[in-house]
Amino acid sequence: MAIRGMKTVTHSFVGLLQWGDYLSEGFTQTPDADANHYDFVVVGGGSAGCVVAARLSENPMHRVLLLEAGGNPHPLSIVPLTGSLLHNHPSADWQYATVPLNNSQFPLGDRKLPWPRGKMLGGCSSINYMVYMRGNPKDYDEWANKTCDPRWSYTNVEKYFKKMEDYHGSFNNHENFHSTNGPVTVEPIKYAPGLKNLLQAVKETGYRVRDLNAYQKEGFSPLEVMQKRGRRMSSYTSYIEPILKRKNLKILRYAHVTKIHLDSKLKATGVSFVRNGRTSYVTAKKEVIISAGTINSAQLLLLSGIGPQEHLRSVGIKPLVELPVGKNLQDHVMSHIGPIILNDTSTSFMPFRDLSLKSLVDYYSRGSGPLTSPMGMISVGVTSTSTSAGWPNILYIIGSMGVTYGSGEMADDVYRTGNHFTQLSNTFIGQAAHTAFVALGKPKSRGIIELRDKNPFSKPLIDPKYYSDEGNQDMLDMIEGYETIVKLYEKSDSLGRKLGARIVEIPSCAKYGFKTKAYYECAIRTPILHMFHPVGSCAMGKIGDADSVVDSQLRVIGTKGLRVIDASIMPTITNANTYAPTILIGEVGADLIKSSYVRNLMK
Ligand SMILES: Cc1cc2nc3c(=O)[nH]c(=O)nc-3n(C[C@H](O)[C@H](O)[C@H](O)COP(=O)(O)OP(=O)(O)OC[C@H]3O[C@@H](n4cnc5c(N)ncnc54)[C@H](O)[C@@H]3O)c2cc1C
Repeated sequence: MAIRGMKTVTHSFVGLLQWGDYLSEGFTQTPDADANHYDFVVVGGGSAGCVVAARLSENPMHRVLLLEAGGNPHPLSIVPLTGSLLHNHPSADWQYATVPLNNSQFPLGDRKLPWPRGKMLGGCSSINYMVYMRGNPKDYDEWANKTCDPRWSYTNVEKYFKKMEDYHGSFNNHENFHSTNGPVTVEPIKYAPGLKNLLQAVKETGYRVRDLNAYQKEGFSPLEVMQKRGRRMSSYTSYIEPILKRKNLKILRYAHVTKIHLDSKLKATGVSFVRNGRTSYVTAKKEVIISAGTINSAQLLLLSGIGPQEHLRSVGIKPLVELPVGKNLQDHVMSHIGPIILNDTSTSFMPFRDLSLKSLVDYYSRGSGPLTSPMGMISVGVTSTSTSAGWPNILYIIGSMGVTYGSGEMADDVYRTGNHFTQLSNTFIGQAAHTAFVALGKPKSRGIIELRDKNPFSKPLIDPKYYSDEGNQDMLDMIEGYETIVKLYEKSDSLGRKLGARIVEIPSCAKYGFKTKAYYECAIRTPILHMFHPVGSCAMGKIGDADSVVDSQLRVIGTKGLRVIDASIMPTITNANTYAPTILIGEVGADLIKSSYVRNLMK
């Protein structure tokens, strides 16, 4: 109850500040007729959209308009610990949820899994956990193979990771793998109780502690976060804030784009958007770039007549271009293993103990302390299962949040899992604990996004179809991931013997016998969760391939002057959290656009 009360207070505060932000711009900047013509119109000021708008406007000859449905990043989003309080708030989150997941065993609830998506400048990078991971080089080689375009191979994209990075992480291998000249600052996690014990156990279990962003191989690493002096580095703070005075870049907040306009030759001419209840139209002389994220980019193409004909007709939209929009949806489906009880509270972040006046002073004077913590996360890891395609396919995030009054309730609130986590935690209040989040880094299952109807304000239907692959390989791989965590925590000297690590059993799965494969499968489905990384709904590929929506230059196939540049274009998901790969897509995409106009000028 107390947590729900706290949430109501927080939400009222968030709502109030957002209303102030809206008033400060909402009524003032409706573009006049003259201002309605731009060279480039970028739809969505999220992770990729901010990169694209910033890079395109580097050329003062380009007039760039960035349209964002949300407002400025909320003050709570800047402080890493408080960012997640914005999940599920209507002014900061699109509040999407899946269709009921019938293969998930929720103890309560409607089996609809929330899919938070940031609705503000910075998009998801304004509410995410800031975990910095590039992915495996073979993830990018896989994209190059799928598109037959070597520009996407790791050898060729690595320079863009260096271009984006201002690396001050834990590893001292700068010259070869990192750079310090880019806009996105990367720092080591600064508040990490239990990290030393964990890394010791990693070594005892036979894995190496290594820089997973150098050349990803099996192992674990202290968390590296996109923060600067403890402040969140969203794509807005990294790319847009420093250039807000640029005259040729116009940013319109609270502008919800509802349609892409195509002329009779299928050239994108502009977009319609609704702002302050009024519909406006802007034209793009050169290109329209859709960067609205995996759900909304697919939704916008579908609303504009680009997608599977049959589906479009079924919702009353005239099909213009037949493409498999929405069909290649992938996500890092996840199992939450915890609490894992430990017998020493110095190995856990205990909010009631650690949050004090001192933590405020530490944060504001030194950019350190518990307020810099992304909800207690301390480490990431990757391993390969027996069937991996030659590179790691399981992804781990380890959190060191102890069990405190309300922590189970908070997890239930984020995942809408009734009282599942509350019941699991309640007997252990006050005890040290870790949590392991295990995800399929390279899932085989594919989901789908479709329109509910032709109303641009309706939430689309999201069916991730987790664990639906033929042969059940996804479940078998996840069980191997679960077993790795059992080994790491319960069998190691540093965590198992010295700290008495004990994974709390899920009562409804006890009938299968703890630590049997049947138990693991039950636990993995109780409930099915995800790491918030949907991608692939507007996949890049060869023209004519079953999944291809954009070509290797991110141009929407069958149209002109229209690209998609965001996480939705990944043909296959990276074995890594998806923010850094999305920034990379923004950087590559902006360069592809720039080079095509340089070429045209030279013709
Ligand atoms: C809770 C959470 C935690 C995460 N944690 C991590 C992490 O720790 N590390 C990591 O690497 N990744 C993480 N991710 C994933 C990562 O943040 C995303 O994959 C990535 O940011 C997606 O970027 P994007 O540009 O595709 O979309 P977004 O960042 O979502 O940007 C889309 C933007 O378009 C706007 N928009 C949408 N529709 C319209 C419209 N019709 N008109 C105008 N504007 C529109 C949106 O408001 C938004 O600003 C997390 C994600 C979430 C939600």
